[in-house]
Amino acid sequence: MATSWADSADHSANVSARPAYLPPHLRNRTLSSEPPAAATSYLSSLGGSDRANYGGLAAGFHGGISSKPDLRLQGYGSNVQNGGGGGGWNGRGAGMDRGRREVNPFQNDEPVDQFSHEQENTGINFDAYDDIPVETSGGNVPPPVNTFAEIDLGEALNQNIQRCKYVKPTPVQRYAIPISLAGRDLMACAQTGSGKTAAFCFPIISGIMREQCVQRPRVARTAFPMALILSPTRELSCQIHDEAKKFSYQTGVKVVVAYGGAPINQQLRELERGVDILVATPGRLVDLLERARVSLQMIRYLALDEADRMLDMGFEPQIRKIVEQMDMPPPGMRQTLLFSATFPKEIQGLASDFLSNYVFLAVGRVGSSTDLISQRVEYVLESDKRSHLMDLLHAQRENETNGKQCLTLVFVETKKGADALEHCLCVNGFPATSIHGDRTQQERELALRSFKSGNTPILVATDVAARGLDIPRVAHVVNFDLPNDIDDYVHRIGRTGRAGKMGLATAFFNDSNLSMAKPLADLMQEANQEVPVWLTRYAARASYGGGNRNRRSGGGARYGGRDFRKEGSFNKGADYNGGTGGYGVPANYSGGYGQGVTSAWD
Ligand SMILES: Nc1ncnc2c1ncn2[C@@H]1O[C@H](COP(=O)(O)OP(=O)(O)OP(=O)(O)O)[C@@H](O)[C@H]1O
Repeated sequence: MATSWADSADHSANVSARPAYLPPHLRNRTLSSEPPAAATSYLSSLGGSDRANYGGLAAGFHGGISSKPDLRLQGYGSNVQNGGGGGGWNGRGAGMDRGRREVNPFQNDEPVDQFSHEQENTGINFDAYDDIPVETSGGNVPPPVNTFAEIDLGEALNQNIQRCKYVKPTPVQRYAIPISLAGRDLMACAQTGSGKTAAFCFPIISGIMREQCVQRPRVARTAFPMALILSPTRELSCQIHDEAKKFSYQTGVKVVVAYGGAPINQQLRELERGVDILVATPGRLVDLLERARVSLQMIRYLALDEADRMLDMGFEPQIRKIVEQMDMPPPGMRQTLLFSATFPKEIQGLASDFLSNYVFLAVGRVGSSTDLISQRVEYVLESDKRSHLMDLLHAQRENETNGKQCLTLVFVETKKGADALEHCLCVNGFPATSIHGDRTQQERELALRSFKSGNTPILVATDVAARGLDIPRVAHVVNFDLPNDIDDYVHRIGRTGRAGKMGLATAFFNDSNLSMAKPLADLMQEANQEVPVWLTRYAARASYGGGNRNRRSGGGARYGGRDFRKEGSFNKGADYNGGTGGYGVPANYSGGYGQGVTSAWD
């Protein structure tokens, strides 16, 4: 089995029976169709000497990183690395490991240069965010902070922030943390990769540290968490759990994760040992609630990550069941925090059912985050997609220098398509793995680990990997099959260009993607990207609106978007701050996903 890209390439070269991949310069090939003129010129530039331009972007990716100061080395006291931990405000022990020694979640952190021999993980490039416009609405919005030191998060949490090498808050953290600490409900929209996880975890952990003396019922084998964090996928829940464990190290706050596809008994044992913050996927949580192994009656904090996805058709019934039909305290009696990079106004309407007197926060002017992502769109016929992808990967490999390896995430539409493409790449010498809903959870986790470590630097994925996953070295996202929803595109390309770093996103477009022409052209334009002339023509032709699933018709709702309460469909005479729901949601609204999606995700 190949262990690295180079091994695999060598290996494949020796297997004569295989349909070996031939790089462009070794073959005399013409495309089986004539792409529009603008596309042709770009495509030809990849096959010829201009290919350096393409690789140049990859070089820029690394160059951009290495040219930044190493924020991780700045600030805070030097004794932090050795930890020691301060405990919570009152040295709480109730939620903490219940007799077990707490594992240090920082012990396996990769050294900075393990992978790239450069200062790659230098943290957020704050220059990229300096001019970011922020909109807040709702009554009496608490003011933002500029530093973590200005916020009283508690000593133990502050130490963990230092251990994470977070020198200063990102814009969404600057606003969201004080709003949440003030006890306000929040609907927050901020770009992919801008630090939303910490923005909802810090106030929750800090709040639980303060409320440590709250008595919880003693019911045998039933857990009574104080906070519930819901996310749409197993992998994202695991990631949030890992992050929350770091943030809560030695605070006395106990975090447990529960997700489908993994043995429930192990999760039950963890819950029995005590839980303050439960991170879960909806399906597994419903199971635990129905078995009465979890009660939500002590919930003080409810956070929905990827909240628009969670309230989309696939998940909404389960979320309503969890939040409204079990024993969770109602809005006003708990604090509710909703986060996403996209928030269509229809979904805002649904979300307001769960909120009370909430603040709406939008971080980022139109297209601000995608300035970090170079977006390309190429006209590629279905029949040419595979060979074209291999050309891109080959060019990328040629331009990797000094053993620097960038990770490439390739999105496809179907699970079968993912398997087939993975196979095709592997037999042609491109080490790839895949992640999708038909793979066992073990296989999914293995694939992700293999990708993250660089053993298989190409991951072919369905939308199961589109949201939330934070894999620092993903330099290139390829939309082999474009999604049908522009919000999905935003989340997919957001797997690169994270935390202030540069990234590249390439989309293959052809006549089967007509409905995406206009939203894609609009989005690229707003992000100051070069829109090919042929795409503009397609956009002009495409019928757009009506039954279209791209909810952004009418424009203006990029990334953060606008508070739907300010729009016409919201009845201003009603409870502006109370959010009692039902505002302007079209009766036939069906979201971007069909019924029954949940089981494939959870
Ligand atoms: N204040 C900070 N300083 C430095 N790095 C940070 C800071 N806050 C978060 N990060 C890092 O930024 C990266 C992206 O954060 P996170 O995954 O929370 O983004 P996100 O906004 O939730 O993205 P998505 O919309 O894709 O879910 C993570 O690697 C995280 O560790």
